[in-house]
Amino acid sequence: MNESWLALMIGNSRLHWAWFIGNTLQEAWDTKHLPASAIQQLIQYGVSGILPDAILPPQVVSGQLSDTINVLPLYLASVVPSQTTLWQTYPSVNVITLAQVPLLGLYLTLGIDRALALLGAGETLGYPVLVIDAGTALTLTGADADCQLIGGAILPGLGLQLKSLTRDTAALPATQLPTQLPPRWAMQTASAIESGVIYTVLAGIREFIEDWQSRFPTSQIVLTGGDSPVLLSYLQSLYPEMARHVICNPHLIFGGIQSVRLKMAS
Ligand SMILES: Nc1ncnc2c1ncn2[C@@H]1O[C@H](COP(=O)(O)OP(=O)(O)OP(=O)(O)O)[C@@H](O)[C@H]1O
Ligand SMILES: CC(C)(CO)[C@@H](O)C(=O)NCCC(=O)O
Ligand SMILES: [K+]
Repeated sequence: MNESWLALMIGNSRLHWAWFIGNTLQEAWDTKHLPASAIQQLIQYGVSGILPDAILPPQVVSGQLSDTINVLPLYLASVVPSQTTLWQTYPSVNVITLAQVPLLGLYLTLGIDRALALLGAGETLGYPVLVIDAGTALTLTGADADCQLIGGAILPGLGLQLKSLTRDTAALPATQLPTQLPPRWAMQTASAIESGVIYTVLAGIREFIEDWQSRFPTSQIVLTGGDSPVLLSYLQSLYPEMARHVICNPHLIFGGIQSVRLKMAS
């Protein structure tokens, strides 16, 4: 089991990659979604067929991975069906489905990213566990001590909330997430948007965490997804006591993919 392999999670905004040797994660990186033509060239010619940095992180462009990337086993999970289709012709692709995730009570349309992050969290930290994924969408997903899905919630992610205000109003400017918690009572448009989105999301997350902790007092709580570092820093500023119980792990989904791969091999 000491072979090289790739994990690919196709998210709504971008592709999340990891390169493993056996059970050890070597590198993890993100890229844009790739057009069909780039994927075909990759399959045929390896990275020499496309711009290497379209798919590889700078630190491995010239390494071992660049020579072999198109022949490595690829374990793929996706919440974007049109992107999944493009990878069907990759030589040794395993498309992970909900049926392969060894958790109980999963409902049919549950996102595979949520199921895999929950599995990754539970297998490394134990059950019960609550996962908060701050991606394009912000999701909360929890399981009890018997690995049974308790359920969760889906809302627009922080970035999407900012973008949708800009897109659907005439006067609201584009805004970025600030690195520090903004003032709550803002005196400028941009900071008023930041305040509204951030304090409301934080209050909501706090409510969900409190409810979860009242049901599952021993549960670990894990943050993941593109906005997890900034969200954790906001949580630490506003609710320091609660934040002490929250772990940040950007690689949860890869842990889930790894567990599914091991189960397939056994
Ligand atoms: N380099 C980056 N490119 C795009 N988004 C980024 C980047 N760095 C941080 N982000 C943040 O990540 C968020 C998207 O998260 P993520 O990449 O986890 O989403 P995703 O691709 O939809 O994945 P998932 O489906 O797992 O949520 C955006 O709201 C954005 O603020
Ligand atoms: C909620 C997202 C978009 C988060 O990436 C994804 O998990 C998804 O498409 N889920 C399907 C719906 C559900 O999980 O109930
Ligand atoms: K998403």
